[in-house]
Amino acid sequence: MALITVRQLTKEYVRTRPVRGRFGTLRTLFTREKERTLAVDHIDFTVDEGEVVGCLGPNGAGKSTTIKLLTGVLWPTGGTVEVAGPDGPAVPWRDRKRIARRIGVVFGQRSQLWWDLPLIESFKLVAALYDVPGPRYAGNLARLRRLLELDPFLHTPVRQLSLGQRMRGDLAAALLHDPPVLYLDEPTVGLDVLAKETVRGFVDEANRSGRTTVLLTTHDLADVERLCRRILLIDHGRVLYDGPVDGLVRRYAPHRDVLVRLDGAEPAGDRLTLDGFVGEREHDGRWRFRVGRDEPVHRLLAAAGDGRRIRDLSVVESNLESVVRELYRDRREG
Ligand SMILES: Nc1ncnc2c1ncn2[C@@H]1O[C@H](COP(=O)(O)OP(=O)(O)OP(=O)(O)O)[C@@H](O)[C@H]1O
Repeated sequence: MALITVRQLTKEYVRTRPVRGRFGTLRTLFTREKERTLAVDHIDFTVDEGEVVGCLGPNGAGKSTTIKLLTGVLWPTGGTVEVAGPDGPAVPWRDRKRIARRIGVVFGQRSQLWWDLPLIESFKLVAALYDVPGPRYAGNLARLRRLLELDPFLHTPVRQLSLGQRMRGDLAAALLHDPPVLYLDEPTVGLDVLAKETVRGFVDEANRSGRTTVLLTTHDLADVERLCRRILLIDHGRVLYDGPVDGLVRRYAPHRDVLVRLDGAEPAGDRLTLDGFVGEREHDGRWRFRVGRDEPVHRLLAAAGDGRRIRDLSVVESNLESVVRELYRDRREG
């Protein structure tokens, strides 16, 4: 069942175009020229209960704007978002109280905690804000303390926490009121490998045992590989791809690279055609052949070994990282 429904969601930012040159700041105050950015462009998607969806896209693609619309931080220019619940669907920017009970949010770049208060005091404030009943608060806090290993810094002011500790505190604060939906905007940004793994392990646990539905944006593809079965690839404010992770690889990289090092007679140039396969010479002298997933590699190898010796061979399958790298590069060059 769809828990989150997004229909034709659109956000256009409009700001006054800054005037450059002499008295630019002053002249900007009086100019009528507007600069428009269509950050989110009529996007549609739904998220079912229990899913973990990873939102990917290059810088400026519209991911953060989408999360801000989903959480109600921003009003859209058009379209709608609904989060289902027992007392009917809630629209983030309109039904603030109901939506607050249904969602938890963590922004990796910005803490939601009170900077000067010890972590535990921030938790008490969050519980009061969300009207979490005493016994439920106690139960949830005990579970979150254990899962996120919060005890060593529970009484430390937030400003003194390391980034990894602060992130664990933010995750706990976001889930103290048991929301069915968790939005994470770059939850592992800036963390070391161990801290990243703690965050990923926790999100996985919240999803599996707590059935929390998760939508996260990230630039770290390991987050997606570890947590998400589904990807939303966003670019220029549009959804380019919505589906399983391996489906993205299959759609955008229906091939693998075969690298061979040859002994014996070789052409002088940088290209070598063997039985219809075209190879290009790498810097290290190997030949790189792109072979379709369904094409037989043995045909290439038979042709390569004809009159020469194959000294070395490796097959490089495309993975999420190589596909995403190519997609982002196309966008930059396109
Ligand atoms: N407050 C704003 N006013 C005007 N334009 C904005 C504002 N916030 C974002 N934008 C523009 O909207 C577009 C989408 O930005 P957004 O921050 O949503 O992208 P993103 O995918 O989250 O990027 P990143 O990966 O760099 O965080 C960009 O062109 C950005 O410059």
